[in-house]
Amino acid sequence: MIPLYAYRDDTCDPRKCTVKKLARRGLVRIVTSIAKIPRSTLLLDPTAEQAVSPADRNLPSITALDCSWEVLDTGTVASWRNRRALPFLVAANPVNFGRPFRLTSVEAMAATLYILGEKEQAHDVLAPFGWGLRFLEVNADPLDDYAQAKDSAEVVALQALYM
Ligand SMILES: C[S@@+](CC[C@H](N)C(=O)[O-])C[C@H]1O[C@@H](n2cnc3c(N)ncnc32)[C@H](O)[C@@H]1O
Repeated sequence: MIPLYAYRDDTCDPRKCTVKKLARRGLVRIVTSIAKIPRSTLLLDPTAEQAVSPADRNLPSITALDCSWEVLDTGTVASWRNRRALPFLVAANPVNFGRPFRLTSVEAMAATLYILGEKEQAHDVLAPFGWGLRFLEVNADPLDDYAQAKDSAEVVALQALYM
């Protein structure tokens, strides 16, 4: 099991916030200041140059930046060394259903867990959401391909099959 963290700045709608629901179940630990994000974590940053890949299995935790998309400023975490973007996957949440790359925090964490080989934990974090397990169904083929890749370069090459 890989520890999960989320940085929350309270800019997203608390009624729709996926991280708050996970935190209530003890599945994610919330940090409220950038300085408290673990320095060695796999930081989920959609603007990162490297993609999540099985080569990241040695990283000790996963952290999402749980802010509103409108205010997300990844410049504030530019000095974190393990920033990673997810490859092509489509959202299954009701707000952005079918939209590629723009995932909720729980979808992003579940996809990362799956690619790192933690399939059961990916299932467990999505299970509390009515639409959650649909994310694994609609992305089954790319997720399985990415989980068998060697590194970021191979993941990036594979995503071309789905775009
Ligand atoms: C911008 S927040 C929006 C949170 C949303 N309101 C919720 O309740 O889940 C989503 C976060 O998930 C992660 N994420 C989403 N899509 C991603 C992608 N394509 N690559 C990397 N991280 C991603 C990032 O940490 C991003 O900041």
